[in-house]
Amino acid sequence: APGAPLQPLRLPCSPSGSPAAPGPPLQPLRLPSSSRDFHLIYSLFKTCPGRVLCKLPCSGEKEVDLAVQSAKSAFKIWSQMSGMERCRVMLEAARIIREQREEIATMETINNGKSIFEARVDIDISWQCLEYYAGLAGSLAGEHIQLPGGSFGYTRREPLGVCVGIGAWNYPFQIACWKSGPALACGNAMVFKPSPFTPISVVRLAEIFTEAGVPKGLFNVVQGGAATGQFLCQHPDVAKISFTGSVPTGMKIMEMAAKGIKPVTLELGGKSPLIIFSDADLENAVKGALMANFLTQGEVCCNGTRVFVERKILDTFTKEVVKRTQKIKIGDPLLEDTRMGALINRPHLNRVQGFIKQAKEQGAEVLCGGDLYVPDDQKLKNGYYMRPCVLGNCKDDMTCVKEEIFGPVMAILPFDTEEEVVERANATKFGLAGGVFTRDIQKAHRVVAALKAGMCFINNYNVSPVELPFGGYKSSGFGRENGRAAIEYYSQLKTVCVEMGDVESVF
Ligand SMILES: NC(=O)C1=CN([C@@H]2O[C@H](COP(=O)(O)OP(=O)(O)OC[C@H]3O[C@@H](n4cnc5c(N)ncnc54)[C@H](O)[C@@H]3O)[C@@H](O)[C@H]2O)C=CC1
Ligand SMILES: C[N+](C)(C)CCCC(=O)O
Repeated sequence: APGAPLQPLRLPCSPSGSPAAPGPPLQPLRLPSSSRDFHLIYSLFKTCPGRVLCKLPCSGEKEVDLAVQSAKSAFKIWSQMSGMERCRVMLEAARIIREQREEIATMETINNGKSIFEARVDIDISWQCLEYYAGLAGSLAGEHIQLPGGSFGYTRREPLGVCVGIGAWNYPFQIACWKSGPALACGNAMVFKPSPFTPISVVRLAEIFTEAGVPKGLFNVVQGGAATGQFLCQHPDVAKISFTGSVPTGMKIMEMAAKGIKPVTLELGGKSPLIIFSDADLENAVKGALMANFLTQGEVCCNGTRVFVERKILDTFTKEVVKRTQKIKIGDPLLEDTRMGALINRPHLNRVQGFIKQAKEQGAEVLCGGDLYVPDDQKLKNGYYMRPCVLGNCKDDMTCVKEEIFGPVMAILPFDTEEEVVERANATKFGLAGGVFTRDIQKAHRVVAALKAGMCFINNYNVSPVELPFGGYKSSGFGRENGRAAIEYYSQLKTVCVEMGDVESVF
């Protein structure tokens, strides 16, 4: 009922995989697997945001095994199809997503809390990803290598088998497409586990793949937290793990993969630098800084949260950034003009607020935001909203500058020279992204070449064309998603050596 205390999405097991506190008995599985169910969930959300949308039992060892076995059967069929045949099915999946963009974006907004405006962009990136890899599927090829005496060798690019995808909660649908796109194009099957905080939209993706014509079981979804993830990673029939999430979990995944000699892709956290030189186009630099910090309530791994500003323009830049940040429309994410929705859950909101409190204690100045936002709409008053925050007077050794906050908190740091800023920008355990704003093209390329980060932007930030590889250096992980590069991580190379003469034996 309106006004009742809001609850986070309740799942029968906690995100860490430990059993849930005793509560009402679990409901039978009620996945939002058809449009009809979807509308039911939607209407619940509209009247009571923050309330339970559905209850999903965690997949245990048995369900994980069933999912892997069914993916294995589908793999036999899919991997034997030609690239062009796979291309057609994937194009159909992309077409369905494009056609149902509005419905899926709405579902994603409900799933995650991000604005519908942004969710639409996520869905566009998702179908573009499938379309891109559909295109590549038909052109996957090996090499032909001439050897002496007419002998020759050739290489075949072969799929790995059943791949596992484990996703974070910030881009649920998009992460699933970034993983399944290249995986399926290469002829693999995939079992995907979304974050227990955002379990819904990936189920729709599985339905779409089926509607598009993939063999049944080729893309399976299992639900749950750490325990379910572990069953997946330790399953002997799983050939590869692609993980998006935090550094501590990434380490555990790598350990499990090591025990089974399984390749892994790790897309982990970041604390990326954005460098604004005084010769930059100020209007674009300010827009870039906002793009680098406030998409999806700041819950973006590659955000440029350390904004280094050349001292000459510090005041002008800061004033403008603060002015624009204060204008960001926060509130009901389903409203057309909302640009910042709700954070993922109460504990995360508290954590973000904790970082801001600590920043103040350590001497940073809150230039705007950082407090809770209470929408006028009574039904939303207990939602997990906060005002986007800009911190001034920051120093490199402050916690807010060193640790990933994963919320709408920008730290502004002045600098004086190029050499100094490059050194400070690289002084982090992370290396996911980095950006530079300047009109000097030599300086722009020199600085990005010196940045120890996998994804660098010049005069923009957080755009994500699917054609470009994405992934981290250092503790931000390894392996790449998007672009041709991802093919390397979802296929293996077989070399065939062909003798055209006689065997010259040494014996
Ligand atoms: N580099 C990238 O592309 C991205 C990185 N991230 C990072 O993810 C973090 C936030 O996402 P969270 O969902 O909170 O991360 P998380 O690491 O807590 O969870 C990620 C996924 O791993 C699963 N998981 C947890 N413990 C596991 C275990 N022991 N074995 C197998 N699976 C397990 C979770 O259920 C979830 O599906 C941030 O640090 C952020 O930087 C988020 C999005 C993109
Ligand atoms: C789409 N983009 C570039 C804003 C973010 C993608 C990485 C992530 O999943 O956090």
